Amino acid sequence: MKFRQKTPVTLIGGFLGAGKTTLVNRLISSGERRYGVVVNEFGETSVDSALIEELQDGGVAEIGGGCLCCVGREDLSVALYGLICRENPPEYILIELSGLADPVPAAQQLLTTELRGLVDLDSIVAGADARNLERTMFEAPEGKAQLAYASVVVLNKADQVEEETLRAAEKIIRNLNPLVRVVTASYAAVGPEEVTGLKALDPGWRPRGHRVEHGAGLTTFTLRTPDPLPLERWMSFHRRMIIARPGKVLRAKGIIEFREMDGPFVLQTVRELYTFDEYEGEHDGGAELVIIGRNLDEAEYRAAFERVAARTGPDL
Ligand SMILES: Nc1nc2c(ncn2[C@@H]2O[C@H](COP(=O)(O)OP(=O)(O)OP(=O)(O)O)[C@@H](O)[C@H]2O)c(=O)[nH]1
Repeated sequence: MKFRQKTPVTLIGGFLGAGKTTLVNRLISSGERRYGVVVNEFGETSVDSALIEELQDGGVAEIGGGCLCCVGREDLSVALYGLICRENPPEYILIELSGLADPVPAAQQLLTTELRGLVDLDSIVAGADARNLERTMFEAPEGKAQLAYASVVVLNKADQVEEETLRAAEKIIRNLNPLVRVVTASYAAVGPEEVTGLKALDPGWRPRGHRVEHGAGLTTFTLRTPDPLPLERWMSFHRRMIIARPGKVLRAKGIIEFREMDGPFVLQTVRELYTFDEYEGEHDGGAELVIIGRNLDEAEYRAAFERVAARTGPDL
């Protein structure tokens, strides 16, 4: 097969919950180009790809079960070939890295392997959560690499912080990466021209070989039940097992149906903040919840979740 021209690619990184999917959805809904998306998740991907808005026809490819910096290199090649070889291939590809991924191995692969003939790495973008940035820098080695290699940082969640916190966050970013462009945003409301089509990387640029060790004790698991959950028991589980443990549960997201309410809901929890919104996509019923954290006792979560789903039994 002959490819007429290389497809530009932007890598989108940033720590768990910083707003990467929100940014991807912004770009897609700008309708500017036919985007293809590669979604990489530390956990299973079914919830995450369900949260990517329906693309017109650029396609979504999923790489789950680990960060791109850790899973086999083949996965990225297969995902990109899959998109590029579509009948109606994307004009531009966004690679959404997992919230724990180091962007360098993915950039190296795009720049130095056979993929170089197919795609052009245009830019590395990082989302940063202004509210949690300081905490992330302190606790997570992954968070630093994501910012250090970015061409542009979208300093997101400006609506959640005072000006002073926003400026402090910008300072942290500039200390790590003095030449980076910082764009402040709420709900990743940036124009496509601010993060794509930048030709931000010098053609000869190669990231120096390095390796970010993931912080210890990272855990992810998915809790599922085929039946809708009783609302009150769920609220108690959410409060006690997720919200009350912000240092341990870094991220939770899921699609959940409740016995007492119509339609499924999307739960998004970043540390102690959470939202519930109606989910408009297709859902098989029941509940599916991805949890990512440090040193979590999976068995404890599974047992508690089973008690939520049970119609009878002791309170949580
Ligand atoms: N208040 C507020 N919430 C935001 C903003 N941007 C994103 N969110 C919310 O934060 C949560 C996480 O956003 P995502 O876009 O899923 O974050 P992510 O970086 O893709 O998350 P992971 O892939 O799990 O690492 C969602 O509930 C978003 O709606 C913002 O600027 N302000």
